[in-house]
Amino acid sequence: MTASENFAHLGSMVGGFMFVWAIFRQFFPRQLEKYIEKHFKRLLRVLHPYIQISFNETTGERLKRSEIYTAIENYLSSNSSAQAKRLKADMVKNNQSLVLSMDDYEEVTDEYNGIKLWWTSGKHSIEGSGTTVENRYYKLNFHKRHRDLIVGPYLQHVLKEGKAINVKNRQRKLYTNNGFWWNHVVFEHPATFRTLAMESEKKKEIIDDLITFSQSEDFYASIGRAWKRGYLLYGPPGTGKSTMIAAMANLLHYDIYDLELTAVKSNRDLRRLLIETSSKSIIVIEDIDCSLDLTGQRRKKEKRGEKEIIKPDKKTAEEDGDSKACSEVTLSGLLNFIDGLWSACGGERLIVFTTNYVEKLDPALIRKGRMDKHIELSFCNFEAFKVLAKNYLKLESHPLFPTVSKLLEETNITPADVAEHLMPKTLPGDAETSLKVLIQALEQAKEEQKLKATEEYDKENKSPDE
Ligand SMILES: Nc1ncnc2c1ncn2[C@@H]1O[C@H](COP(=O)(O)OP(=O)(O)OP(=O)(O)O)[C@@H](O)[C@H]1O
Ligand SMILES: [Mg+2]
Repeated sequence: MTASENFAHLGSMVGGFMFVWAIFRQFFPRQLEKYIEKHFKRLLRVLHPYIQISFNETTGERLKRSEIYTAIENYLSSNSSAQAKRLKADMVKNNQSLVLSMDDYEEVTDEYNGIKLWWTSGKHSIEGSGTTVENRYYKLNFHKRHRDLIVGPYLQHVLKEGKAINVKNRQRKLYTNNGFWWNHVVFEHPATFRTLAMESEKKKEIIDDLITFSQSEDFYASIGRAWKRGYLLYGPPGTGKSTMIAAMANLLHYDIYDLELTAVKSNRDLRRLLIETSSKSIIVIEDIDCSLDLTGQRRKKEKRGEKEIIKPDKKTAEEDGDSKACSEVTLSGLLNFIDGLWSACGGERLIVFTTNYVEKLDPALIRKGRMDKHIELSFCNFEAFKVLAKNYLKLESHPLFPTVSKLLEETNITPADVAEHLMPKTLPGDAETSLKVLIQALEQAKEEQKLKATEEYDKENKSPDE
């Protein structure tokens, strides 16, 4: 007999007692009736010391799917696939992966702090919106002595774990703004930190930072800070800034909001867009130095001795014939968005700015607390090359590696350029040919850089007469 059958058996016994008592109680004097009832309840508690909580699939008049039911379904999925004999299979992530959950009238056990609990599933019919619909439910049974622990911490644990599984299983989205509306497409970038060409120590530091952030909800609450973190990624074009953002989103299972600031007309629109972003997301502003004339606006104001920037010098910008001038988003608007809005809404969010020219940015924008972590992505060194060689050529080592290593020390070449040279020109690719092509490109780049340096040196050291 399963635990649920035991509970049902005890339940029907109790029901029988209640029925008999309802008939006989009228024949007893009032005092005696009270006495019997008190002891009868005590007996019931001894006979059936279990508590049952039901969680229905749909709730309310509109029969909306209950969030807690979904969380429990997710939470029980791993237990179910190991214990239940009858399972239901469902497709998630755009029909790309399979999730198993227990079928109706199945039972699984769970353990929490050494306490055993029983989850059962079932269904019944309910009336709603003029029709009869089938409503599934989960029932949780546990000993009454654990009531506080189960109703409090255990159920919170189930909810949290269930929601985390849901986040992992969901189809993630890449949002882009069209004016002040977000449009989205499915986000399926394959970049991961494993395939990102970068020194392993630096990579580990970033991964640890991200994971610590994602697990620090309670810490942020305890120190009274909004649960957000700012990253500034800077470096020359083609060094992997955008690729790293995709790897971050894949690591944490976050959505991406790619905010095109030049398409935002005003600070008010910016606010509206940001309020619409959901938690567990990365808000990205690429090429922040080009997005708006933020630095220029500030300098102009500063020259006039004003402390705060309230509006951009629109006229001057228009005179410049700059299309960006149509946007009235100001540096202060942007700073308010980073500080103000995020302090108001609790969700888990990263904001990432990228730039090719970190020195152009206003220090106020990138100070700690706004952009907490500054990450430089630089030219390809040998360690980064080894990651690319493994990705593209499936090579851990090769007799040509020392030549590549020496040339990389003498030449500035981006990982994007290295990757392009390692790309097989025919299929199946030949690793040695790719390495030779890369060496040739490195030698050529070295010569060009040497020539340029000589020219610059000559220009700087020209005598005034010349
Ligand atoms: N560090 C890297 N690791 C792996 N691949 C890289 C790396 N850097 C560049 N690449 C490759 O080069 C391409 C361009 O890189 P990416 O778009 O990330 O550069 P970026 O730094 O964002 O450039 P930009 O400043 O022009 O936006 C990527 O699609 C990727 O294939
Ligand atoms: Mg980029």
